[in-house]
Amino acid sequence: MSHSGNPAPATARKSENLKGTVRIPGDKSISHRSFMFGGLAAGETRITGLLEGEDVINTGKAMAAMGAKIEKVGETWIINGTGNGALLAPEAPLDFGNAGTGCRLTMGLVGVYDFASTFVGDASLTSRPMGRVLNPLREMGVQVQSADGDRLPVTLHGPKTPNPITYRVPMASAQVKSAVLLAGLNTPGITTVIEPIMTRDHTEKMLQGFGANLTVETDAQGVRTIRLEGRGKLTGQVIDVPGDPSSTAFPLVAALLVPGSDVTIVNVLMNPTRTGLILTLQEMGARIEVLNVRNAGGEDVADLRVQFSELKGVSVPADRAPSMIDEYPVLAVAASFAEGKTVMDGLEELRVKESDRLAAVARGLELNGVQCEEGETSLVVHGVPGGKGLGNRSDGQVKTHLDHRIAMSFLVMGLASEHPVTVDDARMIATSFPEFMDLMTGLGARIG
Ligand SMILES: O=C(O)C1=C[C@@H](OP(=O)(O)O)[C@@H](O)[C@H](O)C1
Ligand SMILES: C=C(OP(=O)(O)O)C(=O)O
Repeated sequence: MSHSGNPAPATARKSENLKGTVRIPGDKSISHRSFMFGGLAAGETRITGLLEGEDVINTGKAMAAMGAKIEKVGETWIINGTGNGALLAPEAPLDFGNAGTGCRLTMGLVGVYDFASTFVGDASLTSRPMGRVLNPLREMGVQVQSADGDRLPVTLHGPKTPNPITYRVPMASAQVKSAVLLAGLNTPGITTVIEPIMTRDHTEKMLQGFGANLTVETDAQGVRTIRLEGRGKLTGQVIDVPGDPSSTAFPLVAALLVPGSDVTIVNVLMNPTRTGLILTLQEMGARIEVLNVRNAGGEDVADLRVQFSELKGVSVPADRAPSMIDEYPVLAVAASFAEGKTVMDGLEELRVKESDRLAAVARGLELNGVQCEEGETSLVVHGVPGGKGLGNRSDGQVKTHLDHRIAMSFLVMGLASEHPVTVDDARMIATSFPEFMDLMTGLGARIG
């Protein structure tokens, strides 16, 4: 799939005190899984607060193509699922657009079925490695056809009876963990996933909520063993999706950087596997008050009050990476305004996101006058408090490489730097945060 129309550049300019209270759209990870598990479970699933970004809508279309009935009535998405083990063969290739999560999790979900399913996506998704999911599926007996280097397009055909496997996830990836567990749903016996480094646990928690027999054991070293009994019954649920902490990062960092700002962000998911950015910013001296902490549908949520803050550079421990993996681009922007240097380590997974985020961030920082050092798996950013001289006087544009988080991060940068910041293409923002422009301008941000 290609994105319609021409690239749409956008520019952000130095802004004054951002003010207001905003509600962030639903969490992308939980929204994908709500469509998938709702589409698979027997009976009705009702979802409110779903993120209606392009990535999630593509997952909904894929589930509909495999037999789920999905409709929106008022503010509620109502799904009638097929029942576990009863997905239908999709008649056409499943197009996941820009979404790694949608594509990789669905490969697990349907790849083990005894029929063919084909997976395609945009230029960004087509360049991303799929072997990390295809290899465990091969062990389960799935026939795989893929392009060079295990890239899309991919066609999968499951065996008559898949083998339950024990799989140790070789990199910190919730997508790989989840793909194996979802394949286990239609596999007789116990599928076991060993996760040496904990990543977001939405698949485990939500599958338990839908009635799967799934257990998690954590040993003294923190290694998690997840066991799932295949071919059990899943039953439709009522889900209220909390606000996305990864989207929250953009207005949050903007409020920290723009002098005089005072912004409250309500209903933010505070699952500890997702809060590494907040912790890191607090260590840098950010004034972030976590208010009204509550539990909703088995997840912690809170409201965040964020005020302009003078930040100091820190060293971010490598083992924190999984809990803030999508937030490094915007952390690098925050670090550009901090006193001293910020050191980020353990960033190997950033190289295989919608773009090579480590390179994209380093080039964008350089273009806008920030000194940085890009290592193989690390980034060092030398900050300029007050943003003096930062931004771009000429008409240089940050290359976003079809990556929504690169686009939003550099637009945030332009709100606090002396000169404007322009990104070459803002269209991808609609994949994860379609309300971004309106929400930011509503707080007083000068973006256009
Ligand atoms: O499971 C998920 O919902 C996600 C897992 C992460 O990817 P990896 O598993 O590739 O780290 C993250 O970057 C992505 O935005 C969402
Ligand atoms: C990495 C991301 O998503 P995905 O892997 O689903 O494309 C992201 O949203 O930052």
